[in-house]
Amino acid sequence: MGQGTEFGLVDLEEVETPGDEWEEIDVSETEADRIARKRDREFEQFEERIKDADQFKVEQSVFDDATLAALYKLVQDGYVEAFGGPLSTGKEANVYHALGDDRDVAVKIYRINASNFRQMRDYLEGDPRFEGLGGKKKDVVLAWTKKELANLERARAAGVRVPEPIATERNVLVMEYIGDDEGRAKRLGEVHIENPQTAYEVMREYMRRLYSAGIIHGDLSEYNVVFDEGQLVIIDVGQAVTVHHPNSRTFLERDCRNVASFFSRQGLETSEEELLEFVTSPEPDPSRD
Ligand SMILES: Nc1ncnc2c1ncn2[C@@H]1O[C@H](COP(=O)(O)OP(=O)(O)OP(=O)(O)O)[C@@H](O)[C@H]1O
Repeated sequence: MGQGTEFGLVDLEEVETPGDEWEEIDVSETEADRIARKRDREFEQFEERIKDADQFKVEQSVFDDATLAALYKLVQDGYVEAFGGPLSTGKEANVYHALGDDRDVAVKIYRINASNFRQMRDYLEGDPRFEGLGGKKKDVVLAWTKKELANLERARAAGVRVPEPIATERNVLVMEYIGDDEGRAKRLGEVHIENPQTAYEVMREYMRRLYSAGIIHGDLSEYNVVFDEGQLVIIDVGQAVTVHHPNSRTFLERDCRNVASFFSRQGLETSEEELLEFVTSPEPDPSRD
C-alpha cells in the first residue's frame, strides 16, 4: 500500500452499522419503509463522514449529493473500502488514492460543474459510442466518464499499458493505482530517462497501436505518460477521440509534435513528421515474409 497518502481517515465500514435507535422506528411502518429509512440514514452518515474528512475539504464543490451517492454505491459494491489523500486536483477532475477490494485504486471524480464542459462536448463529437448526446452539462460529464472507461478498455485490448479500468458510477471512475510505496508513479517529464531511444520506441509503438484501434489520445505529452516499474504507462485517456472525430487528424498531429519534441530534447533525432508516418503506417504482418 502506498504511504504517500494515508488511509483510514474515512473508515467506510463504520457507517454501515445501524445504531440501537433503529429499534425505535414506528412499528406501523412497512418493512420496505423501514429498509428505505435505514438506507437513507446510512447514506446520511456516509455523507457526513466524507464531508468532514480532511482530504475532501480541498474541493467541496466536487461533492454534490449525487456524487456522494455515486461514491456510496461504489463502496457498497465493494470497489472502494477507504479513501486516501488527493493525488491531483485538476480543472475537470480530482483524483484520489483509495483502497479497493484487494489493492490500491485511483478514484477520479469529474466535476459536474466543469468549467470547460463545452470543450468536453466538442471532444465527444462524431464518436459513434455517444451518438445523440444532448448539450446538457450533466449528460456530457457522465458520458465523458464512461468514455474514459471505454478508452481504457480499448487501449488495453490493443496492447497499450494504461491503468486497468475497474468501475464507473455516474461521474466517478475507479481504476488501477499506478504507483508504489513512495507515492504515485512519476511522469515522464519528472524523471531522468536512462535510455531515451527505448522509451521513444515504446511510445511510438503505443501510439501506433492506439491509432490502429481507432483512437487518438489527443493530449499526449510527457505529462500524461508515467513510469511504473520500468514500464511506460499512458494515463488521462478521457479526452481521447475516435478517428471519426472531425479534428482527429489535428489532434494526432499535435500528439506527434509534443512527443517528438520531448524526445528531441532528450537528444534523439526525430520529428513530428517522422513520428506521424510511423504511427499511421500499418503494423507489418509477421506472417508475411
Ligand atoms: N491511475 C492512476 N494512478 C496513479 N495516479 C494517477 C492515476 N490517474 C491519475 N493519476 C494522477 O493524477 C494526475 C491527474 O490525472 P489525469 O491527468 O487523469 O486528470 P486530469 O484532471 O485530466 O488532469 P489535468 O487537468 O492535470 O490534465 C496524474 O498526473 C497523476 O499524477
